Amino acid sequence: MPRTIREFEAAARDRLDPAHYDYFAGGAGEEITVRANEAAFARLALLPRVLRGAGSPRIGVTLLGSPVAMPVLVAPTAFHRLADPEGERATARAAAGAGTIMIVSMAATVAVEDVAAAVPGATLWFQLYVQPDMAFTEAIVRRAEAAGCAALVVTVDSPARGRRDRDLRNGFDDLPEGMRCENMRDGDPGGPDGDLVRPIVMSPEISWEHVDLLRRMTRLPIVLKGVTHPADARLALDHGVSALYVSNHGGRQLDTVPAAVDLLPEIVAAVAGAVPVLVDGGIRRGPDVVKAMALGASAVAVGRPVIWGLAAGGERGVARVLGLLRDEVEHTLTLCGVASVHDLGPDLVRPC
Ligand SMILES: Cc1cc2nc3c(=O)[nH]c(=O)nc-3n(C[C@H](O)[C@H](O)[C@H](O)COP(=O)(O)O)c2cc1C
Ligand SMILES: O=C(O)C(=O)c1ccccc1
Repeated sequence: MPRTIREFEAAARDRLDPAHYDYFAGGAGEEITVRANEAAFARLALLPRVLRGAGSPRIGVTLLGSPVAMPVLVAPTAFHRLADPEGERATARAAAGAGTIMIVSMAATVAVEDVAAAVPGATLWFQLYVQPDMAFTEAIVRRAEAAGCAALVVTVDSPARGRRDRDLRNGFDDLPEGMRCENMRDGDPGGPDGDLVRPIVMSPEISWEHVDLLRRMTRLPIVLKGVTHPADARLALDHGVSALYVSNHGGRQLDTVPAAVDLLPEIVAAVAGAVPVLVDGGIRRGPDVVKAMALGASAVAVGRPVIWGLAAGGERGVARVLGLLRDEVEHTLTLCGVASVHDLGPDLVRPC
């Protein structure tokens, strides 16, 4: 079994179809933002405190009313069956076993109802791309509600699909035979094309009005994913979102967006404690989690590390990836002299 996320990536690369590896690993354009996400963590130093008698660190947090055993969530990622035949079911079981939340992608290859059925009692959130057909969008929201999802994560960094050179070069633009985006079924077996699977539409027409529509449509808390500009963070608060999720989509949308962790301080300042702030992008080690939380994140999420675990070892692989991160977060806090993730502050972090 690999012992680091880097080793998991190497193992996953060995197992995956090269075009699928490129799809998972790659990003937009020159992949400047993909690299920046990890590099930014390396440019932040941790400044430990000593003799604090902190004992064993506590790393549990509560997010939107749900307790989580570790402050590392599973970011929404598409197409898990490309990595493992059990697909999103395997990921969900591992996340539930680790006591954390899986954010199920709208582009999942297992239907959200089937993911939920695989992990009774676990907390799932559902990620949504608002579709121009609001009746269809509402149907998806109702499915997520009925499946028991506890929050709606609305991704807003994708008014168009990112241009990913690796995918263009490999000609990767669709799932292989036998795999579908199961959350995109039309639900009308008697329709002209049977139970049609709709394509996911990225629409530049989506605006704050759609956020307002969603707020009226559902009682689920809304998490806005993909906010990078502090002005948008303030607007999001005006529009009643329950949490902000700072993300550049792992560098897969607009290339040359700043590293996710470098965006945090301004967004955290703009939000001023009104709602929790989540972040993802480039988190590979315990110290990365601690740095993000010291800079004001309530929790973080990981995308590719989960895919590498899934491709390398299925459910057990994902469990191991999450377990590695949990152990490293605890160890890092111990060495920082910090008793609880709630005690972290920006004084622990320095540029280097
Ligand atoms: C293969 C892949 C598929 C993704 N699919 C989605 C998706 O369906 N919806 C979404 O909001 N974000 C999606 N993302 C972005 C992730 O949620 C997350 O922002 C990103 O992976 C974080 O960066 P990391 O991979 O460095 O942890 C995807 C990312 C990857 C790598
Ligand atoms: O690949 C992605 O990053 C992604 O967000 C996505 C969106 C729609 C369908 C498949 C993947």
